Amino acid sequence: MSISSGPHAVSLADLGWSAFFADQVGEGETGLLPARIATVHRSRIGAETALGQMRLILPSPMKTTDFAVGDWVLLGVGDATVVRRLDRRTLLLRRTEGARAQQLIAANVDTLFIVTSCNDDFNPARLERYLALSNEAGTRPVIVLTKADKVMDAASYQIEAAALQRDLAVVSLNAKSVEATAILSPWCGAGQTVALVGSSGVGKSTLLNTLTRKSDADAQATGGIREGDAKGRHTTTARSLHPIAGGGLVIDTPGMRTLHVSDVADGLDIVFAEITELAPRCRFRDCTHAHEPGCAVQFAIADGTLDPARLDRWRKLSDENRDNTPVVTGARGNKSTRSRRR
Ligand SMILES: Nc1nc2c(ncn2[C@@H]2O[C@H](COP(=O)(O)OP(=O)(O)OP(=O)(O)O)[C@@H](O)[C@H]2O)c(=O)[nH]1
Ligand SMILES: [Zn+2]
Repeated sequence: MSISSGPHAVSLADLGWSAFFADQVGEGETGLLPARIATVHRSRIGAETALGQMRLILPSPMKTTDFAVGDWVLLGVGDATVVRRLDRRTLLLRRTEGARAQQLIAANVDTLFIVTSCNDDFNPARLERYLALSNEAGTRPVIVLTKADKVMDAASYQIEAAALQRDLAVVSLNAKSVEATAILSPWCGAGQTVALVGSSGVGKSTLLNTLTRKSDADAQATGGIREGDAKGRHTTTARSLHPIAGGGLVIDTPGMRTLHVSDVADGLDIVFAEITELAPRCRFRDCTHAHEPGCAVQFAIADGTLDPARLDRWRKLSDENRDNTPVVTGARGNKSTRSRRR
């Protein structure tokens, strides 16, 4: 699948280019070609440019693992060699089980579609993990409830999801229906980048097919080899960038079985704002909201304004985050938190 059907078929703006990136291009760099990374494999990287798709060349010591799908890079004059990567506006990171390093999920994503189904997959504690990840990355989270066509009470899932974070957008849909595209259109459109995350089987691939408006025949073909990509979509563990039929770009990510949190303290504060905001009213500044006298959080539990299950989940996630977060945090890329409250 190609974004461009010929030279100059897409503009940089269509690919998500904006002043944030343009401002980083130095005077001596105006001849360089901006490219947006569309696929990252162990040994090769593919990108979309205003001139079409390209396979990039990484000069040493650059490694494929230094790049995330969605990254912007500048290419050398007249060739596909990466000169440098531009600073990221947002960066989605995840910690893998047992691994110390954080894995890059996607860069420069505007909106994160956190996909879950109106069935047993629906799990508030897991959604809160994804919300913390999204807040920390600087992306706007939207909870997407799939398989709404299979239940009578999609609205009850929607209400429960909306309570997980203040002002949280929640939609329910049938991922197989074309109406899904219209329901998600507020976050799609020219220059917008969205990413799909969620457990295996919740309908991410189905939603991707619907958003990119693949015909049934095309969708079937993704089990095999894709043109210029040599990668079967459903068998992939990699991520890739695809054009949305009505404008914008979507990044799919493989199903995540477990999502560990680390280094997401700010992100958690946003998810659990109703708890975070009470803390300054506790008698003790270092109150753990567990057993201390004069605890504003425990008062809120007692008078029914705070859900005790939320407090339990907050505690579990905060503890996990603290245990996983190195005490001395060095530079971690150039993630910006600028856009966090957009
Ligand atoms: N009825 C209905 N079925 C759906 C919906 N979304 C997904 N499905 C079905 O659920 C199954 C799993 O969907 P996938 O799109 O493969 O799930 P996935 O999230 O991509 O899973 P991985 O590729 O393993 O990450 C498929 O049989 C879909 O047809 C929906 O909204 N309604
Ligand atoms: Zn307290």
